[in-house]
Amino acid sequence: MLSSLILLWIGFGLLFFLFRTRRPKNFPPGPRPIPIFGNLLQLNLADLLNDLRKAPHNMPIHFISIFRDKCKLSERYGKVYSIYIGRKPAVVLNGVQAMKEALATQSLVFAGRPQDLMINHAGEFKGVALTTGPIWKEHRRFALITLRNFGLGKQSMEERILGEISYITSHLEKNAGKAIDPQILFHKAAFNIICSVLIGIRFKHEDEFLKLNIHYITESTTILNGPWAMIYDMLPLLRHLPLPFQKVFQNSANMRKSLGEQVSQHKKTRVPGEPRDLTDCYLDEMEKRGDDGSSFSEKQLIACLLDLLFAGTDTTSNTLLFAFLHLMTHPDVQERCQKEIDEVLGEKEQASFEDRHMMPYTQAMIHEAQRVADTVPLSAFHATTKDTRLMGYDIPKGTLIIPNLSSVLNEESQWKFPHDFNPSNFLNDKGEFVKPEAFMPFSAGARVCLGEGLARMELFLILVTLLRRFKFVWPEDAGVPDYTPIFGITQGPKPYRLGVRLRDRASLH
Ligand code: HEM
Repeated sequence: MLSSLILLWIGFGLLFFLFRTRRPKNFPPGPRPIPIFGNLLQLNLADLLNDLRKAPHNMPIHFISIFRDKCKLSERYGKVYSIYIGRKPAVVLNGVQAMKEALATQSLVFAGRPQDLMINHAGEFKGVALTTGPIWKEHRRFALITLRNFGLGKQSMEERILGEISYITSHLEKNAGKAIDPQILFHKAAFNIICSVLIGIRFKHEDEFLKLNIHYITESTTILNGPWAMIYDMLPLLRHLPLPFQKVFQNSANMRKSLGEQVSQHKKTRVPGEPRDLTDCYLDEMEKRGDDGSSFSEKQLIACLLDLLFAGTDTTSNTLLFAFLHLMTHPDVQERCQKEIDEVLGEKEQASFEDRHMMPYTQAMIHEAQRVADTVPLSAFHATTKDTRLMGYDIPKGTLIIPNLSSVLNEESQWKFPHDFNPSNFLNDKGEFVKPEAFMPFSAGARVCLGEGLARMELFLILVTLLRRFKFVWPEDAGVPDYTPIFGITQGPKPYRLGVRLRDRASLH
């Protein structure tokens, strides 16, 4: 009996020895990892129990919450520290200085992407958001130029956004005096705007295709945040089993199929040189390049469309959801924006993006909403493209990098009111709009959000148009507002109801 126990202990000891993880020399410090799991269990335990206790039964336990700096690791180990995800070392960047030194000063060195996570497999190593090297560079450049040039097309980006806003407005008008669920409304609007830019189509809000695709996006994001993705990443042997993570692959395949049909349709109806949308632009570009060995292909086009749909839906709509939550519960801020909007727009029928320059307070409110929304708290994970040095530490090529954007948006030394919703964070003494360098909701450097321009235009036009027409009130029976986000790759507020009132017409002019 004793000898079997001793043998068992020796066995365990050997296993620990074989699977132990050691930080490379002069690597950023961090908590001691345990074999196989790394730091996942240590870091996650408090959150996991908390989540289990608090979350409704259908809410996933978010994998991503592991990395939130609840354990105050940056206080113990500094602004650049490391943790182990299983056997994989990852460097976490905290605060504006580390973020700038890595993502801006060494932009291309920190612009890689990890290549062996579930999200990469779901993306089939194509598209723009998860690729690296020439494929990424060529497609990022193409997408940036095309999105920028939409102002020159037949229907400008602004017209597309204003078109979609008219549907939100009419929905709110029908529901004036009531409290509605804004969640799906903003998701549909954001999805439609991006669809109109990519494939020239807007869907009716009742359309089954629209609903199904939003379901695919939210379900996949939830699984990618959850414990199943963690299991997929840590235990490759299980990857082919029929476990819940297979849903992500099915959803992507379904979306790829319907986007493929859209591309075929475009090929039949397009007039070369007269693009209606990004898909037409891509097909023109493919024709122009011919067989020059570039990475442009139909499969790549579909992957890019998928990336842009995923990246452009949840992010914008979750930011809007946070903005309206804060506007309802800060009526003074709402009224001050409305006063400014009324004065600047006067008799003008519609707002235009140019008007922002005359609306410092509203601009400050929108930026503050983005700051507190903290929509993509840990950005997308990066990887180093060569051996490098950061703040005195050596970081080898291929290291997983986690930019903790949340730490910058809430950094106490950078903001006048780091813990409140207060537009003064973006106003100087003269009441002018200023953007502090710690404003990084779109990340920074070579990988900075590709849709930043579109997102900023959407946020401005939607918020200004709706604030001009409606007053938003916190429903009397809604209890105390809860600003705690639901963690995720993109995070949003807990479900709430939006009280809608038509503004007094006399105050409109
Ligand atoms: C408020 C809305 C948005 C926020 C807060 C946001 C934020 C971000 C962040 C933090 C990243 C990761 C950057 C990095 O890797 O460091 C990102 C990447 C990206 N975003 Fe956005 N985003 C928003 C809207 C959009 C929209 C509307 C689009 C679509 C046009 C879009 C397309 C992308 C793409 C394609 C990438 C990957 C870029 C690359 O890897 O080179 N985003 N975004």
